[in-house]
Amino acid sequence: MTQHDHEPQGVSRRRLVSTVGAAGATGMAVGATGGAVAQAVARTDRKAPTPLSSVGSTRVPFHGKHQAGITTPLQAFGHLLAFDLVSGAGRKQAAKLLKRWSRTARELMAGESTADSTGIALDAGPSSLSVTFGFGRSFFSRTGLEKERPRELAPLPDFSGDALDKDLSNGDLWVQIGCNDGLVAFDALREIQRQADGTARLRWQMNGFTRTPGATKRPMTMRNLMGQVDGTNNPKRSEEDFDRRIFVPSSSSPAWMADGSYAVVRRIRMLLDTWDKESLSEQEKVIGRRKSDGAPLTGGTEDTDPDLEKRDADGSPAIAADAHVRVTAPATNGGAAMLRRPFSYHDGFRDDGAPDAGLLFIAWQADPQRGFVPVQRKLDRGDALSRFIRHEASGLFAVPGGPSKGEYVGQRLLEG
Ligand SMILES: C=CC1=C(C)c2cc3[nH]c(cc4nc(cc5[nH]c(cc1n2)c(C)c5CCC(=O)O)C(CCC(=O)O)=C4C)c(C)c3C=C
Ligand SMILES: [Fe+2]
Repeated sequence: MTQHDHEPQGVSRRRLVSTVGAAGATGMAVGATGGAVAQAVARTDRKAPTPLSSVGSTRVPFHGKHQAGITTPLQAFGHLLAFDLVSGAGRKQAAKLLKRWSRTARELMAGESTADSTGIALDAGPSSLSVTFGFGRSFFSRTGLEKERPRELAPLPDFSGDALDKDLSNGDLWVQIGCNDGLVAFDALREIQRQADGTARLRWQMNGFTRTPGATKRPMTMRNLMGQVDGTNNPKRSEEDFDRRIFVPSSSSPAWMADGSYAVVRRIRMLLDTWDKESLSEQEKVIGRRKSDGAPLTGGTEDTDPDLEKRDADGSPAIAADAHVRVTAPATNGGAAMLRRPFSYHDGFRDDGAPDAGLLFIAWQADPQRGFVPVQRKLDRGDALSRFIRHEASGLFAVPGGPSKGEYVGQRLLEG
């Protein structure tokens, strides 16, 4: 999905009318206050204010071939949640939960208020909210659905550089929330978490962020907390093999994963105190690209392909043998590719004063054994970046295709 796939809409009347509905449903603004809200609607409608920007009114479709939140342009705020089914909850309870979650996601993404609305998001439009649902390996044994478990959900191998916290890894169910407004994002998070009550318990939560849309003078690839331009060489939707690399084919096995994708989630802490002490040229050598504009060290602009054959006057490779872009390039990995759609995170400072900050790395692919795994194996053996990062949590989730109208996410698995 490109920016053009979004549907900027007029904000005022529909949103305000649904706001009144929300007030009524939650019992917040009935009677005299309800009348005041209705008058405010009428007044605001007459004036037809011009929105400051289309950020609030931009809507991401819930229904479609693929779930939202995969090719949706990255939003400013992200929440990642993993849940485990409580003891006694099985397939039937999971189906009910996915049905509830899907209805809520559809309503909130459309900018409508829900029956359970708390009013947190009252004045804002959907702000490109997307809610994406996935299933972890353990879900299938908990629900007696082992026969439907895709082979692609085989546990990720152990990597020598891993320092994984098991409590912050994996989980039965995974939810990714993305939104360009922090309050709308929290509203969705809160509703999802409340609706799980009695069926699934929160296992872990991670909160991330990136750039606010419109913060730069022109549309640009985002920067991570090391200051690098990050995302340049992602597969592009216009490329002929994009769908084949990122999405499970429509005629796949198991059939319920048709048009779905697999998400590898890694919480990667950046050792920023160490990184920030390196000189600019050392930092650029580590990646193989310029920090200022993301252009490869072999010249050109951000969009120029790195020339991995080029040598400096002294005969050494212009992009170092262990530079991150060389080690990860599809050309050096038998074509292995993934769509990286990460959020940055900052969870305060550690006891030693170092920032507890880094990347919530999320990689999408049709098959993690042909995407993330071979590339991470290679990074584990010799990536200049590994001195500056720690993989602290990991998850792998099967994300089914998008629901059609009247369907809930995962219905083909849970009722198939
Ligand atoms: C296993 C896959 C990858 C992990 C883990 C990973 C971590 C990681 N990467 C950066 C910063 C950058 N990565 C860049 C490129 C890049 N990274 C991967 C894969 C992993 N990165 C790939 C496949 C690529 C593209 C390679 C190519 O085709 O050229 C870049 C360069 C700009 C870009 O193309 O995005 C940066 C910068 C960090 C900070 C990080 C862990 C914290
Ligand atoms: Fe990378």
